[in-house]
Amino acid sequence: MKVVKEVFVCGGKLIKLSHKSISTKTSMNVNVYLPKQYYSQDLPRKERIPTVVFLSGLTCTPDNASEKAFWQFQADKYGFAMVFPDTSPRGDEVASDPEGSWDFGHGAGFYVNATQEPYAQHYMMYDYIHKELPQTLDSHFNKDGVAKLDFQDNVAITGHSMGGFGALSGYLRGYSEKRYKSCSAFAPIVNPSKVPWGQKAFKGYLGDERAQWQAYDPCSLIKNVRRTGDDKILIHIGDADPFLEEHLKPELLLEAVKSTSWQGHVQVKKVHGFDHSYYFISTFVPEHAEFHAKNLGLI
Ligand SMILES: CCCC(=O)Oc1ccc([N+](=O)[O-])cc1
Repeated sequence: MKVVKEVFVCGGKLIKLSHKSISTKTSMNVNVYLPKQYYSQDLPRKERIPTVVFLSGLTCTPDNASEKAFWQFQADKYGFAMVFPDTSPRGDEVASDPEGSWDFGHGAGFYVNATQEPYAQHYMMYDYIHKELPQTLDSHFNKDGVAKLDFQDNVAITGHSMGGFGALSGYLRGYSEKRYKSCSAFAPIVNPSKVPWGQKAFKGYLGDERAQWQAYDPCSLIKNVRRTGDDKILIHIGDADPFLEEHLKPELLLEAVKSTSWQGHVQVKKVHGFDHSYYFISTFVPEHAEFHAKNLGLI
């Protein structure tokens, strides 16, 4: 891992990194915010700082959320680190949308492992996000026997739009092994198999076989995952979001959880007047931060 830049922000630092990924066979960029507690002498030696992973939406790089979501204030308030990964592999050697559209290919990896060529060469975003990246960050930051940051055990996941889908999908797929302690989403695509952008991505990355799609689709996964403990999922969505009716359809998730162990434990908060932008995300980040801080045992 190479540190590209360190930026002072709030009481901590945003570390911009790049590294060679085994999963994507490309160089990947990732931003990590280390909160003020990381730099404090008072941190009890045995307690590691938990992390919240934010998966961004279509077209985004690690910088969009780092600059516009205002997570850093909340990370300092509760004492968690933030991880902002990229949304796809990139580079001249990485196939993208044949028509050059922004909803597939570069910046639109949909956080799945592609099985279809030419995408299967590089678009292994599920393995990258949920397996390789946490291990790589752990090795980089927790050197010399001093483990101050927890990238693998006490971790929450959230995301926006395509990234909200990625968060829900990763949380539910890893649920039996308690991969993530907490999950939330901002304007997520909840049922990609049923909406145009999801269908385009799944067809391109996973092929025509619908059974492969179900293995990533939150509305299918949640029916087969038995909820335990006090787990809840928190979702915000703006009623002025231009993608609401065609691509997001949060009512499909509420329909899917009916008569399951999740009924009443998936909270979809439709908020008046908000659109799909980072103005919307940053407004509700404090509520999501508090939700994750509780689930990570910070409050
Ligand atoms: C259904 C929407 C899929 C998606 O990820 O859309 C996005 C559109 C715009 C942005 N953005 O401007 O950051 C992000 C996601």
